[in-house]
Amino acid sequence: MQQTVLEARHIYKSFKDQNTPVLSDVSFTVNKGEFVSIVGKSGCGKSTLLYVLSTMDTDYEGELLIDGELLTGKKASRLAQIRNEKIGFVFQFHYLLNEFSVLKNIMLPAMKLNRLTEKEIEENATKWLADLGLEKAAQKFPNQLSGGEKQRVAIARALINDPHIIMGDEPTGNLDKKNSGIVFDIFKNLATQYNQTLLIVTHDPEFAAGTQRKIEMEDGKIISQGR
Ligand SMILES: Nc1ncnc2c1ncn2[C@@H]1O[C@H](COP(=O)(O)OP(=O)(O)OP(=O)(O)O)[C@@H](O)[C@H]1O
Repeated sequence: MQQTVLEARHIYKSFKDQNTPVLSDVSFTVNKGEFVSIVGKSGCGKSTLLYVLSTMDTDYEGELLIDGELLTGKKASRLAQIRNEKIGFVFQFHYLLNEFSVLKNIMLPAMKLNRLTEKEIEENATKWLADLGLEKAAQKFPNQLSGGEKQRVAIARALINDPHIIMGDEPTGNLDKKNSGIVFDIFKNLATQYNQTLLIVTHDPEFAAGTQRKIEMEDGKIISQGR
């Protein structure tokens, strides 16, 4: 049996000043180990949907479940806990903290979770840095890295708490072709080697074509979901 990590049930969302909903009856599931992209024209609702799925936006109708737990209607504190424990985020811009070393940036989400000792967290962060080809960058600061390197550090940071799902909003949107390819290969490898679940919003047709499944949106609705 396939294990479902994320489930959206009949999600609707409208912004106050608009007559037509931005999201309309959006339903789909993502199974463990799947590498899924969300595609569609600019303005079709991709980022709005990701915001709902990531539990950051709670102003919607319908139901959202992660690992079978219904998150709709849960307290903000529980949702914050779910985000820290279960979701790794990679955005178009890396949001690394320039005042901390690369190693520290990766360690921070795990320090917040307080599940492991600092030494264990450092070992995990060092392992991810090595896996992503960044071992030499550990003691550097983010502003000493290239755009592609920064995004790889952001991926290591997203992985540090062993997330149940990685969500990305245009993670290659700010990168050239070569670095986009590197980021794509990392994601693909995470899915195949580590059974990592990934849900990535992208404009890049080449990126989307390489994912296992494409969820296509138009005017706030899913028009195909590759199953
Ligand atoms: N805070 C807001 N208030 C009102 N309307 C909004 C708000 N945020 C987004 N919208 C509208 O909702 C629609 C969907 O926006 P969204 O950013 O989700 O699209 P998208 O598919 O991610 O677009 P892009 O590919 O350009 O990033 C757009 O028409 C947008 O103008």
